[in-house]
Amino acid sequence: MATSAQEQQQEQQRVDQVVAQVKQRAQQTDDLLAKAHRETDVIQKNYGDNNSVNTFEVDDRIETNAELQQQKQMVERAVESEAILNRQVGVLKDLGNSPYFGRIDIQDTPDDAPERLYIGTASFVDNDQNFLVYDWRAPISSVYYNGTLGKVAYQTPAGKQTTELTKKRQFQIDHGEIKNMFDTNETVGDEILQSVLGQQNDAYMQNIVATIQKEQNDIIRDTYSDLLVVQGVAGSGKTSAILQRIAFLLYHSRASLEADQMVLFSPNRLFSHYISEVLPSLGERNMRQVTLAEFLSARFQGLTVESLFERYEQDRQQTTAAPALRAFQESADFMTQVTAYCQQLPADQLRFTNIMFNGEIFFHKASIAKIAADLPKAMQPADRFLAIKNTLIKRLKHRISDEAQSDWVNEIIDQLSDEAYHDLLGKKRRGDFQSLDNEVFYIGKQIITKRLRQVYDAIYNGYFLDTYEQYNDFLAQVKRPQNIDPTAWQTRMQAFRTGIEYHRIALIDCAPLLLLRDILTGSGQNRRMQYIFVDEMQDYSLAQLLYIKHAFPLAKFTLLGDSEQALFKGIERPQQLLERLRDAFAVRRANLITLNKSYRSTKQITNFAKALLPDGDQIQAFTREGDLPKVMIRYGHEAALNGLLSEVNHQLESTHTVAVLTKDLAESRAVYQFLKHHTVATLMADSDRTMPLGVIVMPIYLAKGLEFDAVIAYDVSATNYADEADTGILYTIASRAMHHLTLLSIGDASPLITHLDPTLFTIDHRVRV
Ligand SMILES: Nc1ncnc2c1ncn2[C@@H]1O[C@H](COP(=O)(O)OP(=O)(O)OP(=O)(O)O)[C@@H](O)[C@H]1O
Repeated sequence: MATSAQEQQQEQQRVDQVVAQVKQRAQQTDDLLAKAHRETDVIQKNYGDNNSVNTFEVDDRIETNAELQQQKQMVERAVESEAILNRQVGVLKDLGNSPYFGRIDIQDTPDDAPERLYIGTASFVDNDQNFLVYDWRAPISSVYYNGTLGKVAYQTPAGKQTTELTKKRQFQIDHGEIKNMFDTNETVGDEILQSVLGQQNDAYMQNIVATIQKEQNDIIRDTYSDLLVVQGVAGSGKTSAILQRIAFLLYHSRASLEADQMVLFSPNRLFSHYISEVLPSLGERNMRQVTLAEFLSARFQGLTVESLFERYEQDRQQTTAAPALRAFQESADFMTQVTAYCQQLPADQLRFTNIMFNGEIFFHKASIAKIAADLPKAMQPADRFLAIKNTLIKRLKHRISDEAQSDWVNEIIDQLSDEAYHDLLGKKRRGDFQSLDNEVFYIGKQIITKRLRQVYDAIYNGYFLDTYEQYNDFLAQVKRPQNIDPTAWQTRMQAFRTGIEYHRIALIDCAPLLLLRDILTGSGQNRRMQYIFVDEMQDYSLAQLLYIKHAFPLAKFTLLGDSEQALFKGIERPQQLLERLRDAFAVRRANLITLNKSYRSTKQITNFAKALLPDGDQIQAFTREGDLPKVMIRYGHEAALNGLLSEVNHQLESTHTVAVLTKDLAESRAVYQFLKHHTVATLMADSDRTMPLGVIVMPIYLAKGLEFDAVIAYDVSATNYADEADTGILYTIASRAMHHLTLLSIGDASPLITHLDPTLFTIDHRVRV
């Protein structure tokens, strides 16, 4: 509802007053920052000077070390306080530009005076401690997002409160000026959202705090669930919701939660870059981000881990992929079998390997097996492993003591320089020993310990267990479902062994193998992480999700995805998915939220994309108008590529980035080879972290989670998209477009498109000549 000119004038006056105060505070903070910066410089310079003191004399060095530690801590503290001030300056700068976006008028009881609260990206308190702006995450601010006028409730640390909401007003303020102002009874009215969505560009994702929708708000403010599952259609704000949720949780649990105790599993590195500005724009530090490939590679050092994309490419070439086999290995049952196998594995079936030193056996696997066999049978696997480790370390120490007195060691000691001798003494002083023999013995042990460091590390890291052989044993005894025949299973096992020989591991083996290794060795779990977020969860197998759960046992999980965008597997109903996950995760407090409204694309693009899906009816388009998607049909490759070029040029007239999305890498390469001779084009790779301007070409799996002003889907022909199996891919491509969507077909278009209602798109058809 529009507001009167007089009201707007009054509101503008208030904006002016607040902005003036914010600017004054910004100036003070700037001064503080400059002062802090000078201090950091002095401390750092001091540290540098001390760091280069003469450390020739050993005693000096010890003192210098302690002093340096202290100096280092001072530097760290100074840098940290400077960083805090820096963040404050950033926040105040943003508030100076746009101090708030919402206002709510509330009245707790008829006898109370009505209150007028303004809501912005951060709180601002004047010198008399009056809140001129409330942080969007404050308990009372939830009323802005959740409530329609009338009686409303909100959660506070002290429990549920109620109040009467008498007015809800939205603002768009830029450079301290109100551009738009509406009163609304809706959650957050469409007018402002229209305007925000119309302006979006695609270089970085923006924060959405001014226009969070009710269901999104439920995701953001859920502090109750151990497992929160979000099924949201393409462009419904799942990723946005995660990021604002992280900002909310950081605010909510300020004292007990740090940004680095949250991990977001993101679909690719480009995506990580794309979302990297959202949290800083809210004055928060970014959480950790990792792709599944990075997470697994870090845990399989020395092996090349197959990536999801490699597997996708491979699957597309092999028509003989064995879905039953995959379904089995990716299931919760498979992981349960791993756990059961490890729990009951008798000591004599543990697969040990020799510990080597300089090409010779240092500890023989038979002697390690003997240690294991002598331990009590009822020991838990991890305890047993620890006991073996401790025994080996004890034996290593014996060997070190024995060796320390040998002649060759004594000869080395005789030839040591004074400095080398002092180095080996470390913190000990000469007078600390009862006799010279004792001192020499000590030095001898130090020499051997250094030499045998590699053996110690091998024991410490548990390398004496051959986890690959063990996993192979597990595979050999696993209970398979009826539909997997023994030959297929033998071939699969052989593929695993050959992979290991060549230092490669297939994605399908990663989660179960890691679980097996972690259980048997009692390692691999991180108890510091409090929240794990998995975006695009439809591309994860249940086995992978369960392993991630195992790796972060104390974390709460938020899993977000869209089963319609599954590039790798079939579609699953949300409720069914939740039940499956709840059972597998064994959590008490699970919650499912579904998002059906799509904000990314124009109404025309969303309507086209949803029509591709057999059950797309539930998807609602946001009312933002644009052109109908265009299907370009060209016969022959040359005509198609020329058509592509003219379309690219046409789109570039009105936008900075045009994405040409293909089904796989081979197509992307071919398109790029052509385009690069005619325009500024970039072929995106798995390793890319930033997105250039101009034309970018990439296979769809690299564009997961991203969005572009203009998208051209390359070759949507009947040959390339023959049947329903490709629906998810086509839908994902179409739903990346915000404003313009073109679908180029070489030859007749796919039946997935020709079966659609013809009013949903236009056709540009050049007939065969
Ligand atoms: N409440 C909102 N206010 C403003 N913009 C919004 C809102 N919700 C979503 N958007 C915008 O819609 C677009 C899609 O959001 P987002 O990428 O979070 O969706 P998604 O569900 O993760 O999509 P996908 O599954 O297709 O990758 C983004 O540009 C986002 O900024």
